[in-house]
Amino acid sequence: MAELRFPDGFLWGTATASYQVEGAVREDGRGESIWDRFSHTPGKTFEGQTGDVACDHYHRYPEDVEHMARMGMNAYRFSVAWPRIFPEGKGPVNQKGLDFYRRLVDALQGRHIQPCLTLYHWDLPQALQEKGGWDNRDTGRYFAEYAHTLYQALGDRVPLWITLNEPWVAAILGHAFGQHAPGFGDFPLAMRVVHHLLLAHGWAVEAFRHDGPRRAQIGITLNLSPVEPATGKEADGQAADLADRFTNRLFLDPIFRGAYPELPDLMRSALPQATPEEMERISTPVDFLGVNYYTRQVVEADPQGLYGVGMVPARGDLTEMGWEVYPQGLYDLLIRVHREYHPQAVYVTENGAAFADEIQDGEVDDPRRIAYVREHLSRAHAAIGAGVPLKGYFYWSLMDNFEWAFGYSKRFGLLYVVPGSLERVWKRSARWYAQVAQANAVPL
Ligand SMILES: OC[C@H]1NNC[C@@H](O)[C@@H]1O
Ligand SMILES: [Ca+2]
Repeated sequence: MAELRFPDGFLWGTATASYQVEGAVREDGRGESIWDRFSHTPGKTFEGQTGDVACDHYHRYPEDVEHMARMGMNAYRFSVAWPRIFPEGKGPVNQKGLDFYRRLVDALQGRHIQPCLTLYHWDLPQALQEKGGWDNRDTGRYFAEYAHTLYQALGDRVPLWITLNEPWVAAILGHAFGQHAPGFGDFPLAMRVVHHLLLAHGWAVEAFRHDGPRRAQIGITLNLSPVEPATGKEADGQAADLADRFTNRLFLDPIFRGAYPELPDLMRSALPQATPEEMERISTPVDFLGVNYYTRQVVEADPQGLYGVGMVPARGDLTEMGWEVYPQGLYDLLIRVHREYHPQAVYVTENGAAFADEIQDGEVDDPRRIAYVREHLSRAHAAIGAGVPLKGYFYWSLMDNFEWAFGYSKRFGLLYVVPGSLERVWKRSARWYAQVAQANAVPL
């Protein structure tokens, strides 16, 4: 039977994030996060849904790890909730919070599943937000201390560390568009947050280099998407170039080249004046790049659009998020990042799709998700063949969970989570993905 074999040692995993799956928001000394505050603010999330209970992963993690083991996973990407470790963002460590992640890592190791730990997946302690949040550079210093605390506590048992998840989303959706916590609509603020998040990343990497775990590796996860012009018109090409600078290169260039890309004056002037020393910190070398890929962007010149850029509505095969299913974009993106930024290693730290999954007689048949993953894995395989040092793939997500402002209305999981009981039910895609992981090959 035809199949695409992946390199020996390739990581097959799934990804989650603390606020989206854990619940137990008041348990064992956890402090409030900006997402607790945001989701409890009327009108911010679908039907006012919150992460108060979520998937109750805080208590059900042994069962969830068991599901991963049965799926033949050899890796699992999760995030640590900063407010569990430092309820006020800094100060005395909350040992009970740390103990939860020690238990989780122990359970993973017990089943030979490599932990991939994300330090920040958007749940900033509310106490720090009250001191300015990411608009205050001190927050980045506290982040580096938080990171250092985790290096000490878990460093010898966690091989892969990620500083930030999708800093573009945290900065822009959270501070310019207001769709995410903390919910500001202030573009200059958002650009200051871009710079302060990058500084936080650099400081955390330096702390890792100074006295972090020796054998482990550290990187950052960026949401990246190829940007294509709607037509061959010069104006559309310029719009695509600008959109690429504002979404992809805004982070890729500082991290891998030590300098921001050229930006339009208004955008550029909103960025703090970065000193060469700061750009050195930001571009402290990383061991790998995490790529979160979902879809491509198609743009056109639009005088009404932000900076004259208009997003062309996606057409064709769409997911429940309205995102175009476009597997070729994963290949194009991996090749571009490899050729232009030369990361030592790359992981697809998120790729997945929400579809209108229905449970019937305890079964969830999700052929579109199987097709989605098969097509994207075939492009990942082609990228490896073209020389991209791709070392692993984490499907988003292990299970249906809190999809931010969409609440629980969007199901990305390989495991269906039954509302109320929170019972996990394998979708057909879970069984398909298990075969891929166990064979280290994609059947065609
Ligand atoms: O929208 C799906 C995912 N995208 N990346 C960040 C995750 O937190 C989201 O659930
Ligand atoms: Ca440098």
